[in-house]
Amino acid sequence: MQERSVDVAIIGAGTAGLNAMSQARKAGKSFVLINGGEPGTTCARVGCMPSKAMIQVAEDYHRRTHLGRYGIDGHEGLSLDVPEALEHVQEMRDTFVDRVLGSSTDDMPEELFLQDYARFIEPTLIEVGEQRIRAAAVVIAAGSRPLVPEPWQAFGERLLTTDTLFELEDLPSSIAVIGLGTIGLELGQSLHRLGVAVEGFDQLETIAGIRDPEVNRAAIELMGKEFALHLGQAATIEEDGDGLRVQAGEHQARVDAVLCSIGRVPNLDGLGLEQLGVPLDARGLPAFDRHSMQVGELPVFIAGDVTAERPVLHEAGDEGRIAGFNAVQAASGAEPLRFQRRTPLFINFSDPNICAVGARFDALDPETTAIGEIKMAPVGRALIMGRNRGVIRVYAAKRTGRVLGAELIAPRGENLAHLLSWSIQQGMTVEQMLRMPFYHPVIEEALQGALNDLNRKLEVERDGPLTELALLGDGDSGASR
Ligand SMILES: Cc1cc2nc3c(=O)[nH]c(=O)nc-3n(C[C@H](O)[C@H](O)[C@H](O)COP(=O)(O)OP(=O)(O)OC[C@H]3O[C@@H](n4cnc5c(N)ncnc54)[C@H](O)[C@@H]3O)c2cc1C
Ligand SMILES: NC(=O)c1ccc[n+]([C@@H]2O[C@H](COP(=O)([O-])OP(=O)(O)OC[C@H]3O[C@@H](n4cnc5c(N)ncnc54)[C@H](O)[C@@H]3O)[C@@H](O)[C@H]2O)c1
Repeated sequence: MQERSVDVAIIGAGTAGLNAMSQARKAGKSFVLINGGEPGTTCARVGCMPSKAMIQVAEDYHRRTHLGRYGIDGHEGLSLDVPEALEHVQEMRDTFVDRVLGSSTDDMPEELFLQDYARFIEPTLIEVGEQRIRAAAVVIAAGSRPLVPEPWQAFGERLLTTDTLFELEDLPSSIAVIGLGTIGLELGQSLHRLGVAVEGFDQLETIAGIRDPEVNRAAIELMGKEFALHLGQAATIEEDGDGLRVQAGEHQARVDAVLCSIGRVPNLDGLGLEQLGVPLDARGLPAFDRHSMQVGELPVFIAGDVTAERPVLHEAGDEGRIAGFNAVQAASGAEPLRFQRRTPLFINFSDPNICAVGARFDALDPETTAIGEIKMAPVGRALIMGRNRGVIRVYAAKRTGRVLGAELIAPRGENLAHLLSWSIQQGMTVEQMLRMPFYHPVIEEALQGALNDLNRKLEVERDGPLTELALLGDGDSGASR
């Protein structure tokens, strides 16, 4: 068997792996990129981008249901050509995949880009097809895939996942969405808005991974107005003629197809991680340092969805950069460096958006935490937009006023969540946030309302007579303010 040596071997050409590769390339190290499965990244091929393209079409079409209120005639006559809409989603996806490939692997020589599955023989020896790669350092960035219980695989094409949904030329008339986490909620709502009869199922009493009970209540109420949600019972599937019968507790539904969105499994099997010689947890994952991405003391680094820690794109990118940088360090005989991580930020692109930022509700100490809240109903701009639904909840340390986290369901929540995460990462207090400019009338005034409510509940020493405005200091001309 042929064996060759490189400085860095990267397993997986997704977002994490490509970012790791950039680090090796920048440092002038020799490397190989190894990718089993389709290249083009999960995000562009079957993840973020096609799902957001589908959500956009669904949201635009759904908007017709509001138009009558403004006296816009003819909205009842609007119709959707589903095959054409799906073709558009596929075209968008192809554009994003081409962009990724064009800027990464398209022009890579065959000896640098190996298109096959990799397997560890030793911590620094990898087998790929008929060859072995001896690497001074290795990055594992093998991603994840949809979880489908084995018995459900027998349902064939009627059992859809995000790997197959965006390939369809037409949509089924009815569908059961099993699993109402991020994927199930985003796509369940979109499919409903595209005209499919949708029933949603989750074994939990929460949806979209929400932890704050008030936000969960609002989300269930809002989403439940669009399609039926059956919560609190695991769903099972049986054959029913040409269709499928889904059962959860007492409820049964006969549907043409099922979207299985019950989570994703890290691609750990087949990697031969037992050859690393370090303990593996129940999932088969070795312990690693989330600031250096190093596995134990080995010259092996791990990044992206394969860790299942923060399975979102910008974190996969960061982890790939850290792992790649430290693989270069290890290959140069230097110690790995530890990097700060960003404030956690999760956005579910359902309408309204559901977002979580910073510390989660279930990790808060009720004794020392204050919670500010605003319901979207009276918020001026939201009312004008016809989207005054939802609730924002912001958490802060009672005695210091430092903002800790937030959870919300709100229109343009994606933007509010960014403001919050940037402020939390800056270590800002409620008062400091309230001293930032808020224009009128904007959705950000809802956040201002939640912060005002929170401010009233704090036990902090007040810095000046006006919450919203700091006093001018000695020698401060105020010219820049
Ligand atoms: C439907 C959906 C929607 C999403 N929407 C969003 C969103 O809106 N925003 C967001 O931030 N995130 C979103 N995500 C999550 C985001 O797509 C992922 O966090 C990100 O793509 C993970 O990148 P990665 O590099 O870890 O994995 P991947 O891109 O999956 O790359 C891993 C690669 O490794 C390969 N591989 C596996 N095993 C081996 C092996 N043994 N040898 C060699 N190669 C191997 C795989 O084939 C794959 O090509 C979404 C995900 C899905 C599924
Ligand atoms: N907007 C985004 O950032 C975005 C969008 C899509 C996906 N993603 C990423 O993809 C990952 C995977 O998403 P996901 O939605 O597949 O997983 P998830 O873990 O978020 O949700 C899975 C849900 O399925 C439920 N479930 C499991 N088995 C069940 C059964 N038999 N019957 C009923 N319910 C069952 C679980 O209770 C859970 O609520 C997410 O963690 C997320 O990071 C992100």
